[in-house]
Amino acid sequence: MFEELTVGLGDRSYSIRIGEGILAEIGEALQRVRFPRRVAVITNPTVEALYGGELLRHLAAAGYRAETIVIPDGEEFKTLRTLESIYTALIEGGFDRSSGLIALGGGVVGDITGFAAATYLRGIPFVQVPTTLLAQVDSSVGGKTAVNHPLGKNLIGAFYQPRHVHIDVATLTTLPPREFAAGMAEVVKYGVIRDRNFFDWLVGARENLQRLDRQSLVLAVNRSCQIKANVVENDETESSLRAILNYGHTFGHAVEALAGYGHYRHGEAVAIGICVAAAVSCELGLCRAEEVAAIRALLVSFNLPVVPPAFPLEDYLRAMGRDKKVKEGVLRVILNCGIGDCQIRELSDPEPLFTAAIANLSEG
Ligand SMILES: NC(=O)c1ccc[n+]([C@@H]2O[C@H](COP(=O)([O-])OP(=O)(O)OC[C@H]3O[C@@H](n4cnc5c(N)ncnc54)[C@H](O)[C@@H]3O)[C@@H](O)[C@H]2O)c1
Ligand SMILES: O=C(O)C(=O)C[C@@H](O)[C@H](O)[C@H](O)COP(=O)(O)O
Ligand SMILES: [Zn+2]
Repeated sequence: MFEELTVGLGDRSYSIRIGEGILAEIGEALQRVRFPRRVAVITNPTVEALYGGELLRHLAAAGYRAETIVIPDGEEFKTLRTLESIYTALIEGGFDRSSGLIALGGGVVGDITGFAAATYLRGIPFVQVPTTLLAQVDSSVGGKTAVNHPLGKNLIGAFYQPRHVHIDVATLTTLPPREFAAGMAEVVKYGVIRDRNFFDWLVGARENLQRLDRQSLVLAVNRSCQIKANVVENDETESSLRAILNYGHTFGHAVEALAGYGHYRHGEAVAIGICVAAAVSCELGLCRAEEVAAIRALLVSFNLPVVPPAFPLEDYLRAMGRDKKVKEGVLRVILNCGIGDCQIRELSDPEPLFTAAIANLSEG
């Protein structure tokens, strides 16, 4: 049994299949999209040890000739250097334009594999098999692919959609609690920007989600993917609406870059960024203090950090100045209007707003 969604993008439309124990169905899913028979599975040592063998068996049983390329585990390896090592393995392995890539792992593997697929031989097809909560609810969908630059997150990348997204929530049983929490930050994001009922449901479903209740997990992943798919269908390349998916990320990416990639999990930095965005929204009268408190409480209930690390404000402002949403030097941020709605706002004078927001959050 599985749920299936479609990301409708014309001739680049693709399905997202969500279920428990559906890794065994990967062969059939690939056949349906006429995926090439020669496949490179990109993964890392942690995920390879857990699911690599099983995936290769299912692929072989369905007639796919698959080899594995293992890259190091960690955000600090989401780099041009790792990307080059993937190209080298593909060239040495004789992968040609009639080959495809499968990303097996979390968002790091997914983002770098997607970018490798977008650029190798000017583009070969790829499929996402996400194994972290964060990748299942967010990074595997929508076609943002990238690597980091020492000066900023995801600064080198491309929009390039997968042919299929295959989500087996059973893989979450091996996920460390810290990684599960990180994924919940992006789930909370969807509630705050787009769906008040979903936000309220999350408040009540916390215990079920944390004990990995199958029904609750599928519902949370499904609703998150629905919201993301809908936004992406309406603005694939972030000319406007898609920027709302970046709620909490302007400050969150600055936290990741300043602390050094890998220190905070991406989702942890986003949780802090969401609190800062909510506090700025409150400063501007877009939401009430009780709503900021409710957002913060939900993130805390999932064991996420909510206090910005104490870097100088100038450092935060410089890092945020490199955000991809900056236009003609002006910072653009996503602010929540209450809970369940949001807007994109230019901030010509961000300093006092962020000073007040950080001070409020640091006080608790
Ligand atoms: N493209 C997008 O739209 C998008 C969206 C959100 C985040 N991202 C990116 O995703 C990345 C974060 O992804 P992430 O949080 O998945 O981190 P990650 O890819 O580093 O994975 C987290 C850890 O979990 C391990 N792991 C993966 N699956 C596992 C499993 N089933 N059991 C046990 N361990 C497992 C990994 O080896 C890793 O150590 C960031 O680089 C972020 O920028 C991209
Ligand atoms: O899909 C999107 O659009 C997002 O913004 C989703 C974010 O959760 C994700 O972290 C994304 O990689 C950030 O994009 P960036 O353009 O700010 O690098
Ligand atoms: Zn994110």
